[in-house]
Amino acid sequence: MSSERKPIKRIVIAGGGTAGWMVAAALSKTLGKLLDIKLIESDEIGTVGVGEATIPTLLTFHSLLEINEQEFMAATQATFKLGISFENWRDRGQDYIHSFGLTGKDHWTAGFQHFWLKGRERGLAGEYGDYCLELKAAQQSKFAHLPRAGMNYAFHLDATLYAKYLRKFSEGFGVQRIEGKITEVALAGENIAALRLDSGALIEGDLFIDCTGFRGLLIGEALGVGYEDWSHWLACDSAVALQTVSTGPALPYTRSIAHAAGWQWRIPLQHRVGNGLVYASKHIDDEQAKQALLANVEGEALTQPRVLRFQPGQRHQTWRANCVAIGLSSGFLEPLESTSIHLIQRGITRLLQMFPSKGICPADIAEYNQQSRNEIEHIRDFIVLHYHVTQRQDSAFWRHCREMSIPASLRHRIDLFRETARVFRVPNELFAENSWIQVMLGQGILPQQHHQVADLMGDAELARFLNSIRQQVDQTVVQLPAHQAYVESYCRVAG
Ligand SMILES: Cc1cc2nc3c(=O)[nH]c(=O)nc-3n(C[C@H](O)[C@H](O)[C@H](O)COP(=O)(O)OP(=O)(O)OC[C@H]3O[C@@H](n4cnc5c(N)ncnc54)[C@H](O)[C@@H]3O)c2cc1C
Repeated sequence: MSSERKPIKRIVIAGGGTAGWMVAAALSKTLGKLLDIKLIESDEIGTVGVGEATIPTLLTFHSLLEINEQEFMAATQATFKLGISFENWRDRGQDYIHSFGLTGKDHWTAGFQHFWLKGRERGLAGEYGDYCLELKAAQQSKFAHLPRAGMNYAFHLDATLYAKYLRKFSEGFGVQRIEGKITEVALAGENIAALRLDSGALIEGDLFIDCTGFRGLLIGEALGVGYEDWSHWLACDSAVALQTVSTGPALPYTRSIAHAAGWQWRIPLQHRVGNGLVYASKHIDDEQAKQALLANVEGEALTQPRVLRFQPGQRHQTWRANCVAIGLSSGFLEPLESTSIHLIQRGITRLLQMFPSKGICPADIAEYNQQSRNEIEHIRDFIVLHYHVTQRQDSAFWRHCREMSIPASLRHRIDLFRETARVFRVPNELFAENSWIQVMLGQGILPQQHHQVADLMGDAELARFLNSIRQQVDQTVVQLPAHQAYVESYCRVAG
């Protein structure tokens, strides 16, 4: 191990997709003065070219990088996103929105859902979503920035333009981009010593970041770190993607529409719409998937349908020796809750917090890997929830999802909510209580009881409490501008 304890000065990032350029941007902005950072990418290989829906944590990343939001949105043709509309997931013809907002007001002993359940029982409450600003704004296609971060939001963005934007940003902080295909990974003991390019050039480094996408050229192929397969919980392993022209104002939310053997996404950008069908190849073939997508897009196609294959799961280790895998090389669940870019961002933050300036130590590696594992397993459970808790029985795919065994950690959460309406968030978990509640209610779980503290309120008091929240939401939403108009005035792309 002593050979590993050498100061880290030369960073080589392999791959220039969203992951590679996000790593380059964050490292160069924070530690650029101390490091020599090179990024190798191959125009010939290209990027995965999808990954256009984000979650609110991206705002934190941009604020750390001091990125100007208007400039970023104009450069990436971005729109605002307030949540995801899940259509036909619980059953055909039934929809709900998982919004980024908070719903109602909690009491310290019991979350708002307990008061809402009591109100529902007494005929005093509306829909659960009526008490959430972001959800109501999404339904009415409205948006504005509100004082004191009063509206939680994320973005829909063009992934190719985002990488381009971050490239310019990173080069401004001294990152050196090298065009070329990596043909060989040269090892020195258990470490990576250098990457050989097709030009013959040898790029040496102290720390290598594997951002080469699904292939995991460094972490998987060179260092032999295996992959844990989660396809027994996540049956979808393929997607077909297609871009279309916009046919109307951009919605401030992603649409996720369940199909017989998967689901379809619809991501509205300023200049076009991103569409795709995520499916289980065991249940439909590529041609059927393409036809199902083409039959369900609005607007003229701008590209040919493109099939992508993936394996849901994660690397056994995301940091091994002097190589850290970030992005698709480290694992991929599936796009349902738009969590991949978030996981890239978390990998970067963790690396910066544990940056091995004075040399790599095994304790850092172990801590990094444990944190990565906890994080992705939590997100995995949340995604599996959407598939498993469904009333759909109309296809072999949905019957499989209903009947499959699920992780024990998820089983516990579902049982706890079903029996007691309680949800607890463990520190550092991505999805907070309100996300779990919105999805569990949306998928059709109605808790059997509520906390007694809600019974202490008489009908009149409870009605006043619920109505005051709803009125506040309605009064705010009515004053918001249309999302499309807001985007046009805030960050319209010139020309
Ligand atoms: C169908 C689908 C939908 C998705 N939707 C979302 C979403 O809505 N939201 C979200 O957050 N995420 C989404 N993702 C995930 C998201 O696309 C990725 O997390 C993100 O694009 C990062 O990819 P990457 O940079 O790791 O890999 P890639 O984009 O594949 O980039 C790999 C890079 O490595 C380079 N490279 C590879 N091999 C070599 C070599 N030999 N030599 C030199 N360079 C090489 C390539 O040229 C490229 O620059 C989706 C993924 C899929 C498959």
